[in-house]
Amino acid sequence: MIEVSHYTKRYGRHEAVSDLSFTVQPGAVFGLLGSNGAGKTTTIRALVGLTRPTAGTVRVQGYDVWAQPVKAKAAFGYIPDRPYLYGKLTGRELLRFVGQLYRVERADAEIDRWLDFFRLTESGNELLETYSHGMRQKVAIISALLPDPPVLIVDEPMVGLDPHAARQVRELFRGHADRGRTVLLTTHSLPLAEAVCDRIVVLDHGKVLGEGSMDDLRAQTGTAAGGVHGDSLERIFFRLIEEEQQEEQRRREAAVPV
Ligand SMILES: Nc1ncnc2c1ncn2[C@@H]1O[C@H](COP(=O)(O)OP(=O)(O)OP(=O)(O)O)[C@@H](O)[C@H]1O
Repeated sequence: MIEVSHYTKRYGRHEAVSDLSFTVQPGAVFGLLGSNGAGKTTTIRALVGLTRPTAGTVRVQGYDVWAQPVKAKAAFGYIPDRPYLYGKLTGRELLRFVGQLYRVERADAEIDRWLDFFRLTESGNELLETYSHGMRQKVAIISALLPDPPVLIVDEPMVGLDPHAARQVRELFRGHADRGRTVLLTTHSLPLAEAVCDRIVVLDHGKVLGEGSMDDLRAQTGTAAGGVHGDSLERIFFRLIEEEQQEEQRRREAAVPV
């Protein structure tokens, strides 16, 4: 379970995220969406303990990530958008290291299974510095999933993955949640979010524009009608952004003396 309560992050005078609250229950995939600079990575960095909230709290499996970092970090797997992997280790060596760190049982067999799943068996004994971007991304995904964590936190998972791997990863996230675990992901891929997320929050300039299931968002944006399955997330997303821009324009006009 993930609980974000009144999370605010300021960099100097710039407020990157303002008073953000949401909860992700076990069994759910939660999508954090928004334009460039909306505050998604800033939120993820708080969730994984890489940055201290200016205000508010962030909890994973009941542990305050900043106050109880070891307990919180034992409870989640993290797939960053730009994973750092030790180039002088082989893929298999890195995964063994992760397995030991998290005390994974029968780690070698699990690692073989994962390497086979991602078609990496042959390159498993090569140095990571020789891996392509997509291969590195796959190793980062295996590292996060190897301990079978109760919570999975993912920043832009699909960058660099081929279509086959992208589908595998989508199914992995869904399957992880369906086994009672919690998944939170950020993505610019609206079709991905629509396909796997139970609930979505749309951020812009650090503020929440919309939150809920696809049906909630359709109702909020008045886009419920149309199409066999109602409006797509893409249309809802642009509607929310447009509404915010119009609101911003009205605020600016109201502030300018004539
Ligand atoms: N270390 C930092 N110092 C100062 N400002 C920062 C820092 N990190 C992020 N910001 C600012 O915070 C805001 C939110 O950035 P963030 O990286 O969270 O956006 P994002 O939603 O992840 O964007 P993108 O989709 O482009 O990755 C931006 O205005 C950014 O310039």
